[in-house]
Amino acid sequence: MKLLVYGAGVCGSLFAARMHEAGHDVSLLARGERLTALRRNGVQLAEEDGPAVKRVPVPVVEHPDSGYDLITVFIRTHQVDAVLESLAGVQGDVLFLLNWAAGPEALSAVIGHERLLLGFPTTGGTMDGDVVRYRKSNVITRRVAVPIGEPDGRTTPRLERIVEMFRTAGFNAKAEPQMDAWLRTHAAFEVPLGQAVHAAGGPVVLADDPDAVRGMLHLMRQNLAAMETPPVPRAFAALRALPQGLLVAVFRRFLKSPTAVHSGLDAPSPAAAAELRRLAEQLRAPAGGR
Ligand SMILES: NC(=O)C1=CN([C@@H]2O[C@H](COP(=O)(O)OP(=O)(O)OC[C@H]3O[C@@H](n4cnc5c(N)ncnc54)[C@H](OP(=O)(O)O)[C@@H]3O)[C@@H](O)[C@H]2O)C=CC1
Ligand SMILES: CC(C)(CO)C(=O)C(=O)O
Repeated sequence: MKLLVYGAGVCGSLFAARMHEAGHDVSLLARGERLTALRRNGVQLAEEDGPAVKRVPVPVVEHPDSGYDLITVFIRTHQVDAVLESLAGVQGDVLFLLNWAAGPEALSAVIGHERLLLGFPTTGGTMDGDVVRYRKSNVITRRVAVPIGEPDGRTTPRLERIVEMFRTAGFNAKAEPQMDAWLRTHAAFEVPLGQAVHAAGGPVVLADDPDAVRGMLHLMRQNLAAMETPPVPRAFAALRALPQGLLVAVFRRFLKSPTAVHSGLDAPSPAAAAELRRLAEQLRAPAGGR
């Protein structure tokens, strides 16, 4: 399978490196200074705060080639509009792995319904200069598979092939029949979480402010209540059902955990803030406008 990874930030770089190491025919699309650094050093990976940096010589491109079987897109929500037209002109199925609450139609209208798949990268990390500091797998992240789905929820041969390909590179992937509801549930949770973390100045600072955690939980509950479908995964229903005091305690613990600290939450950037704003707009848009 000839694979293009579009977007050479944290998630795209890590995914491309793992695919290359697993022997797949993969190239990584980058731009600007990131392109220069990748051409010079390959993808540089370090586990959390560890001192060891591994270089993986993934082939890098500035422009898409032709004849891809699959293009995996790891960019931020607000960056999607700018790449859709160029993706429309490149051959291959297109799998978006990102925060997205605007529904599949907004994407398929430009690139074609039959080419589209959606997913979410549950692997996490931060950029440290040119080095990707990825989160070690832990008891929480091992339970959360990378969900990948067809827009209409079917389990197709191509979906099964893609899930299997992710697994060969060590990603715990699974076919998700309700991918749009999964992404909207995640956005309902992620927007208040990300905005509260950014306002506080980091996950650990937020953990020490129970009032702010309560405010964040209140917004998550509002978002979940406004959804047209039950939450996916169903476990998110607990955010509405369990007592506030218990959930505040759980969130304060989570915010100090390696899962939160070694994720994009701990690296506020203009791109992260812009992404949250766009995701909030997508959540607020009425169903018919999506
Ligand atoms: N990091 C994490 O821990 C997690 C992230 N996610 C989600 O996954 C998605 C990807 O996140 P992440 O990898 O962290 O994001 P990053 O900001 O690290 O990476 C995005 C990359 O895409 C590049 N890019 C954007 N537009 C273009 C373009 N038109 N042409 C070429 N390159 C482009 C950016 O380049 P440039 O810098 O030049 O703009 C950047 O290198 C997001 O939705 C995020 O919320 C989900 C779970 C965890
Ligand atoms: C930690 C969290 C909830 C926010 O980025 C996440 O989605 C992840 O890193 O997988």
